[in-house]
Amino acid sequence: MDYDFWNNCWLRPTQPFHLSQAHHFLVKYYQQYFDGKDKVLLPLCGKTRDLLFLSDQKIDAVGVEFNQHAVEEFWKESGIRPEITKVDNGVRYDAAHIHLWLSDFFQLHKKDTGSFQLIFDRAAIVALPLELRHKYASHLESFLSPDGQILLVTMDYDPKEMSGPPFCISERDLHELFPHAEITELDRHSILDSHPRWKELELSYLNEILYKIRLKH
Ligand SMILES: C[S@@+](CC[C@H](N)C(=O)[O-])C[C@H]1O[C@@H](n2cnc3c(N)ncnc32)[C@H](O)[C@@H]1O
Repeated sequence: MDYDFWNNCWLRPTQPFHLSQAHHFLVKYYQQYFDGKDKVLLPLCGKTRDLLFLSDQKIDAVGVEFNQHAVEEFWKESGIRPEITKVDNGVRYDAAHIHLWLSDFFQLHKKDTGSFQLIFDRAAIVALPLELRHKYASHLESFLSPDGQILLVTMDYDPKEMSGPPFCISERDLHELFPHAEITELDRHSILDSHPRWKELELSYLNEILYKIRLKH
């Protein structure tokens, strides 16, 4: 696990992946996929405002992030004072509808969080190197309830222009990572204008693609 990479990333004043509002796909697809769910898992969540968006809708947002600075910034910026509990695999921060685990995602299990009808992976799988992605995909699946699904956002750019993270993950890669799943592309949009970093790299294109992943039983 590349702790140093992420620790250095969180020492910088801004992070290219962090958005100042809830993610476009979460807002756009909220009614169709999120509305009515009791809780949603957000793995590798950084300090995403998606946690606040979901909690505002009275959905329990369960985030997992291993960088302490990111977790502390989340609470500082949100102005919420959580209850803090030391647990075997890290520290859990609880507020009304937000449960944020300061933990390595691979150390957290369904017995800790319960299962989920919905997982929202945004900038999570694309943050992981190839050698961890199979382990991550099966770990993610282990949190799903039998009727559950994953909404997963990948990145698409010309790999000659950037090496990642974020890594490029194709639909074909997703079929290899989730061999027992039905995978449907729902949407895509360009994020070239979302952060000066992408402009600096002079990328010709940079898209986020939203997939729905359902396990076949
Ligand atoms: C690209 S960022 C995305 C953050 C968030 N999903 C968002 O949309 O803003 C990836 C995050 O994963 C965290 N991370 C990487 N590996 C992790 C692991 N094994 N367990 C928990 N967090 C991890 C990093 O510290 C970083 O904050």
